[in-house]
Amino acid sequence: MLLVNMWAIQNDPKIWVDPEKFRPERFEDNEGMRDGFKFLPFGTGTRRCPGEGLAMCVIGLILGSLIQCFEWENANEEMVDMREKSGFQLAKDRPLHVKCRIRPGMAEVLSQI
Ligand code: HEM
Repeated sequence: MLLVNMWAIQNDPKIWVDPEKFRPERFEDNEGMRDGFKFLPFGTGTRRCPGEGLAMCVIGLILGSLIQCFEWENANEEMVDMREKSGFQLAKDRPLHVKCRIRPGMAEVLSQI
């Protein structure tokens, strides 16, 4: 079995400026999108994710709905720990505990769905 080290590609300082920094604006001018196979969240080639189109359509909707409908709060006093656990899948080392509360006025909207 051939495994590609995607983490190394997505964190390579030779191809990304400050790879460890959360800088979503780096994608505004499509930096790395498919170009040179630098950014590959859906894999590539014949076995690449067939759900990419669907995912790209609904991710914004889902995220927007969660932000619009609920207030989110860190359940702990400390800053969110962004350390990663090593392994086959990229998971947080410390789980994120959050409190979410429905935003005023949204209960009625959601009850109609
Ligand atoms: C954010 C959302 C998603 C991400 C990041 C993601 C990512 C991936 C990745 C990395 C692979 C492996 C590609 C490879 O081996 O090169 C994969 C495979 C696959 N994904 Fe997704 N995926 C997402 C959503 C979806 C959705 C919405 C569907 C279906 C509705 C889907 C169906 C599949 C299937 C069936 C495969 C296996 C393809 C094969 O082995 O030929 N995925 N996905």
